[in-house]
Amino acid sequence: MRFLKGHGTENDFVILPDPDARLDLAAPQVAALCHRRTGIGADGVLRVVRAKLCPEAAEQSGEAEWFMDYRNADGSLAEMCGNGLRVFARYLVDAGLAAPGEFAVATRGGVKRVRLGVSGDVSIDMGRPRVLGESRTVVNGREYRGVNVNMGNPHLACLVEEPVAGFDLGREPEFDREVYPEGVNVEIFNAVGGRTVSMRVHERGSGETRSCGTGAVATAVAAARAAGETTGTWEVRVLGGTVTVTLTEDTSHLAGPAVLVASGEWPAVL
Ligand SMILES: N[C@@H](CCC[C@H](N)C(=O)O)C(=O)O
Repeated sequence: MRFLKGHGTENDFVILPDPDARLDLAAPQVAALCHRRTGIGADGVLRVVRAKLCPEAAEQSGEAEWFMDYRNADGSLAEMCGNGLRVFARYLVDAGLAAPGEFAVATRGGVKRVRLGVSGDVSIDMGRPRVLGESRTVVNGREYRGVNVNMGNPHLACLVEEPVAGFDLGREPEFDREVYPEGVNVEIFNAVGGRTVSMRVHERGSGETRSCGTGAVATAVAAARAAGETTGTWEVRVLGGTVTVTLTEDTSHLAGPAVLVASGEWPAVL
């Protein structure tokens, strides 16, 4: 079975081209592909499938030809993945399945519009972040409060005083299961100066990753709130690079790199 590997600011993905919806991906198979020692290794899987052939996305197929079927490294489903969507769009253009410029992609979190050239960065209209109040987490034995932001998927973005480098995000942070019954992605961030923040993340279903696009938007929303703002362009520094988030009154945009690094055959029967 053919696969590609790609990343966006080192949030890495196995891409499975499945235009005719032939694959029946089960969680253990996704986990096997993503395993860093015995598989290809990735934070998640991007199955590339025609929206009209996918029951989950068929109603979006009027607007979007392709559906990003995103799975976390443990095999769980997620509604959206910002870095994954940039990589997905780069794959479509490089494979000749979409023309450079602007086009729509169906996701579990709704139709998203992406913009990209023949090379270079990819920009996504991520939609309007939903701010749902505040919640709490416990990391490194200490409690932190943060902003509950829904980007299609759930986030808790916490502004902290200590340098983010000192946090251990290897274990799942504690969170309020009444607020987040489906789990949550937890971001810890510092203000660096100007509209720049430094962020680390523990992703639901994948553990600590080196970047998270939806998490970067949630972090920009929380940083803007802390600064008494609702709009503006924020630079979000992550372990794997930098992404740019622009907040407007109506929506949010995420821009950053998307790189394909390898392709091959996966010998296991999926
Ligand atoms: N890395 C992603 C987010 C992937 C999904 C997340 N782990 C979840 O379960 O919601 C991103 O770049 O947004």
